Amino acid sequence: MAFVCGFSGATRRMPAKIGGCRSQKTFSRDGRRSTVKMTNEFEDLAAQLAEEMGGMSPPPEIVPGVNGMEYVLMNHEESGQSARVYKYGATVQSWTQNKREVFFTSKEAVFNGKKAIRAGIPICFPQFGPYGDLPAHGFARITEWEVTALEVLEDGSVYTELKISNETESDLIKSWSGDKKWEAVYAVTLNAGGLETALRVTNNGSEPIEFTAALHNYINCSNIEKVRMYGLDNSKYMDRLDGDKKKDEPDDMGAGVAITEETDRIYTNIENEVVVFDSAKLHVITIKKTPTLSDTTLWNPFGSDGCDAGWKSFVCVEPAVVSKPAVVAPGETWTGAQLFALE
Ligand SMILES: O=P(O)(O)OC[C@H]1O[C@@H](O)[C@H](O)[C@@H](O)[C@@H]1O
Repeated sequence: MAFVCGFSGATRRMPAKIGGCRSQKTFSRDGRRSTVKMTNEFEDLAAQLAEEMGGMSPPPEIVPGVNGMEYVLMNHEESGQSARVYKYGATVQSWTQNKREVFFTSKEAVFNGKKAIRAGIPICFPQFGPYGDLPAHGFARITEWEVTALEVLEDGSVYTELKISNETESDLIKSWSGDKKWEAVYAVTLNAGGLETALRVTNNGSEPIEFTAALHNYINCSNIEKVRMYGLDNSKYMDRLDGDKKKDEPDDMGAGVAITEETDRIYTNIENEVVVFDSAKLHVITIKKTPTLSDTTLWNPFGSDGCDAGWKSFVCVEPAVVSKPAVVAPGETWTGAQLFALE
């Protein structure tokens, strides 16, 4: 059965063997599957062919990263994009387009398989922030995910899929799951439009499952003072620094929302895309999202006590489902996806 990606609509094909093994790949040819033993000669020929065809992307591969922690390396040749997805937390740590990095990696980031990696896109699931009994932001970002697909799709998109479920070895998962049967799949795609990440939560049990979640994007910026967010005005937000009081974000008259002090907000019912404009880097970063992620959080600690020393260099803009938790009925799948484009 062909699987259709969230935004791109591309179908899956050409699965490559999981596990970083380069010696054997499966290709779909004339509708048939054949397993080919990859020799060096074959690889050379394939590389030459790809070059002649104008940059066909290689399948993603698993490689060792910081402290030997494994990540998936993805390259989309035509558009000059590259991404790194750590298996720990399914954390998209880096995304570059023509060598321009979009995400922040903290100098204080810890790569030890115990603490969330403060970089890129940690996943907050099944709990955003402190709203529940789990540690802040839940267990997804502090769990080793299983890689379940490394593929080049029919339309040339480069695709990685990772999974956790109620069966994943983890005390936190065991305690949250109880009798719940569920799986969470995270799909990361690079295509001509940019980077897409989609969290899909399937309820395989007999009772509804409720959760909150966010894609905790750490966006790299030249200096927080040079950054403006567009698409958040004329809306309401919960001010997390003022007892979650509901407040109005007025019309910004085209000036965008600036960060001039410690800011921690959950904008509710943001339907449109949010644009982050960095006037020093001249980066225009557009984040589109599915309506299932109806909230958008905006966070910068602005030098507050104990915060990351690199606070001037990031802003967090996070598509989220928090103000009204998601509920997934038995047998159903909930999908929350975002699409990043860099201009
Ligand atoms: O756990 P991290 O990566 O340091 O992020 C913490 C922050 O995450 C943000 O999403 C929250 O809005 C903040 O309240 C919180 O402080």
